[in-house]
Amino acid sequence: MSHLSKETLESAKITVLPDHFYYIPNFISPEEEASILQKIPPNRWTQLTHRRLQPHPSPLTPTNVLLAAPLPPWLSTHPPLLPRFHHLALFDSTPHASPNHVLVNEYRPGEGIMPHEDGAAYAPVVATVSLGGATCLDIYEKVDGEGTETAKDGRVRGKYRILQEPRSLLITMGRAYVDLLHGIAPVEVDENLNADTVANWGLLGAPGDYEDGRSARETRVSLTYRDVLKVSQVMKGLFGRQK
Ligand SMILES: O=C(O)CCC(=O)C(=O)O
Ligand SMILES: [Fe+2]
Repeated sequence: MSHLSKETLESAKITVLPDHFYYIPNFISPEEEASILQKIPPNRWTQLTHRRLQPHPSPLTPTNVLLAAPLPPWLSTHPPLLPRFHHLALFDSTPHASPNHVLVNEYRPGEGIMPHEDGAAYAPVVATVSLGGATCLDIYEKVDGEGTETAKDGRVRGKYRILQEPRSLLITMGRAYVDLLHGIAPVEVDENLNADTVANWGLLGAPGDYEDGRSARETRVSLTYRDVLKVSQVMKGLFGRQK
């Protein structure tokens, strides 16, 4: 995707949602998508009940500290994802002015993630690149600091839904990061998709693909980029000379 700028971001705002969500279809090309998928190391997965995940460059410590280390090129410069984030000015106001951490999540059909918030370890900006299949992100408003009853039941839909197409970028910032919960229902098919039920319908790259209101889940990989607030330089001596 070329000609990315702050103005691109404004036109990508999901206006029916609380501030701020932005959605950009076709953020990466099919070739870039294939190249990233092929470079995910097969031996770094942690299997959870309803998905598997790998953190890069490493997991945070128990006190949410990141040991300073560069992101691998396939998540940062080849393809040039970080330069694109910079053109959009996404992380301009976070402490390190750039993401320093990426969680790679993989979901098979029928898998998902319980409603949750991403919490205080990170600055309130998340950039999510979707690879493989499409999915719906459910968005819930917090009630008394907790998810609503329905939010805790994966079979019931959230208050809003965002359809994440393959190769898209979803950005969550500010109040949306702090005051809302998000989750992915563990279903095989997302149903009842239309302009009234999908918050970003008008921003989709290929709305025609969902004309029948249905999207069968396929294996989806998400890359969630964040800026971890606390970074320890203790590894610098070890990594400093490495290429
Ligand atoms: O896969 C996604 O798009 C969401 C992942 C997520 O919420 C997280 O890693 O905190
Ligand atoms: Fe999350």
